[in-house]
Amino acid sequence: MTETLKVAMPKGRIYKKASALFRSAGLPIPLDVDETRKLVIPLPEADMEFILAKPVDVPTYVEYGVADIGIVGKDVLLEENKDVYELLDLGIARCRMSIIGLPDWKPGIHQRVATKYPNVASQYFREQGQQVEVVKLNGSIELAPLIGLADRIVDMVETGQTLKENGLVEMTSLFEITSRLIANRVSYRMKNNEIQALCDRLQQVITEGQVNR
Ligand SMILES: Nc1ncnc2c1ncn2[C@@H]1O[C@H](COP(=O)(O)OP(=O)(O)OP(=O)(O)O)[C@@H](O)[C@H]1O
Ligand SMILES: O=P(O)(O)OC[C@H]1O[C@H](OP(=O)(O)OP(=O)(O)O)[C@H](O)[C@@H]1O
Repeated sequence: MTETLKVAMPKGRIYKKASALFRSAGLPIPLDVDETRKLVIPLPEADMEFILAKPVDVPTYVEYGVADIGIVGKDVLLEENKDVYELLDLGIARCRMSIIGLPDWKPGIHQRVATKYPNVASQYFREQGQQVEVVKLNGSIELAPLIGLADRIVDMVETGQTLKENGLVEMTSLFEITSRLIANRVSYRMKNNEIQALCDRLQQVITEGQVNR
């Protein structure tokens, strides 16, 4: 008997790409299930149940096992550092994590960096031997250097449009980001056939390059 897979799906910009990837892999996922207010979506034809979560919470649901698997950006995975398996690079929602500042930035005595990713940023500056104060913000990070909260920010760059419109420059690109398939450690053993079959189907679609990145 096939077991139902509980899948933590991030609401927002990853959802459409991830569900399109699942469809390309032959899974009957209806369009626009994310446009209702329903948070738990049974998908019996795909032997799945979608749990529509805030992206940053996906690793938590998977670590606790209330979701067997999940889809999440590498940025969130590095920041949250949860005890989960990373199974597959899905190659979607591609962007990069960068250090950003005003064009005339010069290192001062006390440096302050604003970011949604305090763990990632702190680790990077520690490894560089640079002493900086890291301030956590939850969005519109580009505001910080514009209004004097911070000298620089660590944030995501995709098209560069946000930087351009706010007169900021990308100073250092730290790493590339794509979305990953993650699994709960116990589920990976208990539902190995289902999870492995899904990985194989997704891997095939990714290899064939049928993905809208
Ligand atoms: N331009 C981009 N900016 C930010 N993240 C991007 C971008 N492009 C792709 N991503 C990826 O999409 C993921 C989810 O982004 P999204 O904006 O949907 O969620 P969020 O930043 O947690 O937003 P919210 O707090 O509004 O729910 C990010 O974690 C990252 O992996
Ligand atoms: O290079 P771009 O294509 O302009 O994309 C980068 C922007 O997108 C993200 O913000 P998001 O839209 O998630 O809003 P937020 O500031 O509320 O996090 C990110 O934090 C940048 O601000």
